[in-house]
Amino acid sequence: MTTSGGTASRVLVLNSGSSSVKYQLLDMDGDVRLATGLVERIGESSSRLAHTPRGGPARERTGRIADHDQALKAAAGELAADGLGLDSPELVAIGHRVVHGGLRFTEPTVITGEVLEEIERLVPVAPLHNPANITGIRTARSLRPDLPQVAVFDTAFHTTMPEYAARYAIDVETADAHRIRRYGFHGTSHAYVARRTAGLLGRAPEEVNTIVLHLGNGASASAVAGGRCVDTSMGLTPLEGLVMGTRSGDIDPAVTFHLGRVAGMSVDEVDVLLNKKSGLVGLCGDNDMREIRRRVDEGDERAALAFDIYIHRLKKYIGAYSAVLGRVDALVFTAGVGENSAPVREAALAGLEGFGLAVDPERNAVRSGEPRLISPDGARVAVAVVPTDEELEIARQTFALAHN
Ligand SMILES: Nc1ncnc2c1ncn2[C@@H]1O[C@H](COP(=O)(O)OP(=O)(O)O)[C@@H](O)[C@H]1O
Ligand SMILES: CC(=O)OP(=O)(O)O
Ligand SMILES: [Mg+2]
Repeated sequence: MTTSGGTASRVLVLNSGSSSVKYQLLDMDGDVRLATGLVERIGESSSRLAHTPRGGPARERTGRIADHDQALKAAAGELAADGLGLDSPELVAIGHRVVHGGLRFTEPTVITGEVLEEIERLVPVAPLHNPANITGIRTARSLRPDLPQVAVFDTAFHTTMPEYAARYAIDVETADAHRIRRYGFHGTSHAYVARRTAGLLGRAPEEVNTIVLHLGNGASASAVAGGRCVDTSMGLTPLEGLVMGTRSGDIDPAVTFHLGRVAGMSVDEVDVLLNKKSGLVGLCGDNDMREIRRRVDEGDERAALAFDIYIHRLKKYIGAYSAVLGRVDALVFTAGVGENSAPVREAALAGLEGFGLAVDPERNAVRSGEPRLISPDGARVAVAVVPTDEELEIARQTFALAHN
């Protein structure tokens, strides 16, 4: 399809979370972001839509947005107001972040009816995420049934994990009957950031062993050997591993039996406790690292303990993945906390000089949207901050597939 501007090259990317949708419209001819937006607190009376066309200014709308279907339609309305409506012939495909792809989806995939059914079959193992992704796909299809819709899976990058890292040490028959294994998430981010880190070092991804710390509201670590994932901290669901904004991360599974037998909680109540009322929010009432640091600086002991627990877990994974990789060339921080919180980066690596890990305080204090090194000159391991860009990566993979 051609237009006055040449070959049509626009892609809409949807990243639907449990209570939010992030979206971007990109022109892949030059990777130009034409508009970006976020709908948050979906289902609450205080929903908010923030939309920023290229060159600004940003627009904001508040008021209840009941579900992901309404959220996407509201976003489509904002795009249309900028002359970037979804009816445009310039739009060639819609790319969706799909959190759980199980073992089957190891590559970006054009969404057919059968693919959508398989994504639905995976809802029990990604109950917070896959339903939102499915609604996003259905609504996008209803708006542009003629366009290819592409799923880019969070789990895909982790399918290279060796069996000994992916299996839980539980009865094999039970595990296989229920597809219980470690899948890992945030894979699009881990892959993109590991590749960019190799680029920052001027080396080929195949030559570099990297520990990637994706620290957003959800958080995960991965060990990437020569560009391939060999271990990651999330498991069957995005609950395992690091301390997160609202999720506990690693916990003795017997805690859940105890809560059932002794505290009389139902399975669903335990699920909500561990996924939504734990992590930083459970420990100190706040899940935003900016607010936690502000409280720590004011001497708030609960916030300080929450911060210490968060850092302690992070250190354990850094140590574990140093051992898994044997030789670490780079350690990289990414996502909201990793990109912006100098105190988290400093504390996470404090005392790890024996692992070849150190942070230069002046470099660490620099605020920038660019990939950068924060280790001192001559350090054995390059420590970096590399902004993730899941939407750009999803757009690229979607565009590549839609073109074939
Ligand atoms: N300037 C900052 N300093 C410290 N933490 C920050 C800063 N900006 C954002 N964050 C943290 O980043 C988190 C969001 O990260 P993000 O990667 O956008 O998460 P998600 O994609 O899971 O919504 C916020 O909850 C907050 O804790
Ligand atoms: C998989 C996952 O945890 O995603 P998010 O960080 O977007 O919640
Ligand atoms: Mg995220």
